Amino acid sequence: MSDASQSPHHAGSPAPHGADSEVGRLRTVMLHRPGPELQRLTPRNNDRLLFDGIPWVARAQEEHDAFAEALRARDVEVLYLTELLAQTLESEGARNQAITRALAGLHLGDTLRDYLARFLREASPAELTTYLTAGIRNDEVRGGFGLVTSLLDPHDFLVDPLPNLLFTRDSSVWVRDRAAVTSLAMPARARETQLTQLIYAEHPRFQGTRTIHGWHSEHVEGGDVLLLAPGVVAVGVGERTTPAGVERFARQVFHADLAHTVLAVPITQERATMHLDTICTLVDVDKVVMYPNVADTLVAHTVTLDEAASDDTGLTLSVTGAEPFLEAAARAMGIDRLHQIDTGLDPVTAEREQWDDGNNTLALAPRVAVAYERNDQTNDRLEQAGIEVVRIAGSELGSGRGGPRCMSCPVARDPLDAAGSA
Ligand SMILES: NC(=[NH2+])NCCC[C@H](N)C(=O)O
Repeated sequence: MSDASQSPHHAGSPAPHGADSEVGRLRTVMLHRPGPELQRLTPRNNDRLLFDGIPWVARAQEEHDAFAEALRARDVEVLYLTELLAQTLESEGARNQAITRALAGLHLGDTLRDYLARFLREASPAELTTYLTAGIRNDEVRGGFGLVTSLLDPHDFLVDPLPNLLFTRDSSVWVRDRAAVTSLAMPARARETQLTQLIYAEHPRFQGTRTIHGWHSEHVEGGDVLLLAPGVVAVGVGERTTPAGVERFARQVFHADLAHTVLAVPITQERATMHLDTICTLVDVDKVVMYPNVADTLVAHTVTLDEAASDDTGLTLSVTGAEPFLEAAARAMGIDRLHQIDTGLDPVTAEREQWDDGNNTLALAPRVAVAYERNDQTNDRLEQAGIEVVRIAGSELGSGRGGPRCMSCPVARDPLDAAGSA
């Protein structure tokens, strides 16, 4: 395994990029501070744009700043997606790629596309970043008038806003030293990975980073990917990640020797359980916080490489039948038991707190996790189990249905040492 022997980070030197678990000491994280893209949400478009309400943007920003502060207070380096993007767009090549991709939609027509391309080429990196993330509405354009402009509604988007950028978890995920650029299933989010791909490919900080997967590949979303232990990756398969997506992902992590086992975990295809991390996250090397209403029924197929049948012409995967998730996970992780902490005592509380992302915790280290403060019961139970809970407010942030884990992409975690992973 490529970086299992990486030495822990020392103050002063940048942490090597990558993560081999969900709970190794968090060093660097990529966030997105909510911005003008959220101002685009209206009662007419919020469903399509995957928000359950219209957030109060100033308050969402305050809540997000407090989240970032809580991370910095624990010595976590916070990178902002839009800052990385603006720096990336300093390069002429990156700008051209970003513009071409953003205007590739078939709804524009040549007259408007040509106008917008010229307009965006004149924009500064910071302005271009705003156009790419907050989008462009028909009535905001001052040229390129023609058939398409006249026939579209003034409020139609020519470039869609990306309010779900807030959930940086989904558009890329690090597996050991590789960044996986994902492929998002919902049309409202598809363009996000054009931006993460560009950042990893062109930003000087990520020079030399090797990537896997990619936005043209079968659908896999980062919220479905859990690094259970070094070499063991669980992937939820449901509304977002497809069966073909997990197969492609497994092939790539095996090919690059990033893992020895992938667990494919079917989850109900509905909004409340859109990603595996909405029902289960790790808070210690051998503890998950998990939605009790599914705990008994959650299963996994264990996928490994059939070494004997694989050769240079292709990898052959070996796949088991469905087994209880916690058992399959513990076996793959090489531990006796993966302990489960519940979201709330009774089914109704559990359902309420699951909806409000009670299961969606972000581990800062083994037994230290960030969680929304509103989920009292889940947080009490985490504390009873010996987990330190770093509580953050999320009344506005939560309206997009995502918690601390969804809102963060760990770029560097300390590798788990042998003691930690055993
Ligand atoms: N990893 C997660 N659970 N992300 C939550 C994403 C929420 C977002 N509104 C969506 O529907 O895509």
